[in-house]
Amino acid sequence: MRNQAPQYVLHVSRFRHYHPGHGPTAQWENIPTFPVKCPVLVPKAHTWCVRGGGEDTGVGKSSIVCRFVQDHFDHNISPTIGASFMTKTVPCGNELHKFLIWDTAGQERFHSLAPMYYRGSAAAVIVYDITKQDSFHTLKKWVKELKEHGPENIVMAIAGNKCDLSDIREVPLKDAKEYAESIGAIVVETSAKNAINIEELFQGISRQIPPLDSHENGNNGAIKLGKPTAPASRRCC
Ligand SMILES: Nc1nc2c(ncn2[C@@H]2O[C@H](COP(=O)(O)OP(=O)(O)OP(=O)(O)O)[C@@H](O)[C@H]2O)c(=O)[nH]1
Repeated sequence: MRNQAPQYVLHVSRFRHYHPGHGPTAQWENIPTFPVKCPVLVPKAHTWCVRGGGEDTGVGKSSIVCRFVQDHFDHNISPTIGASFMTKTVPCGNELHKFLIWDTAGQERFHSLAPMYYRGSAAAVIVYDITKQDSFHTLKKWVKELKEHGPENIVMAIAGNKCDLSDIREVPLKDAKEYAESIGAIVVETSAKNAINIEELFQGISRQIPPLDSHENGNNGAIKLGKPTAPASRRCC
């Protein structure tokens, strides 16, 4: 039986580290090397990879993360099992923003795990495939779930991925924009394959997430570690 079209969600937390008076390059070495709020790092030995059967194509969540974090695209990327975790720190004005990204599996059998990941998240990227109308319908179900069960002020961003295939598009950009406006979400069409609008997507999120409280950021650059918020399961990228 074919699984429901994968559709879901990259959960984004962010660590903000202030170094006023220094340029981004000078600040780079001061980046904390461990995550805050999601300090569950998966030992490599627990990583496992599964080759996709070719039937369940995916909307491109993992590909978006791989493009953002590693500037890499893999045509033969494997379906996500459970969730995978990656981080990336980017300069943003006078600050460094560290993204802690949970990439959750789109397959229906992993649906029940999703709350563990979005509960502690500052933002969610909900991905659909512009060539698959079904994936846009499924996206709306995820928005509903996030509104009902997600954090109160979670920033939502909608990514219409595979815009390099716009000649076979099924979802007009206008529909996505109207829907995003109705729920107050960011919307952008992306191509992980051709590196279109991936940086812009995460920059947009970064601008919308409110500053952390000073006590969350620690004093004098000290870092407060949070409790683990999600189980550890990961696949190769
Ligand atoms: N043409 C095109 N193909 C893409 C793009 N992004 C991803 N793909 C392809 O779409 C397929 C699925 O990509 P994934 O990144 O694994 O999708 P996913 O949503 O993470 O899938 P699950 O892990 O099963 O939830 C792969 O064959 C990718 O190569 C894109 O921007 N353009």
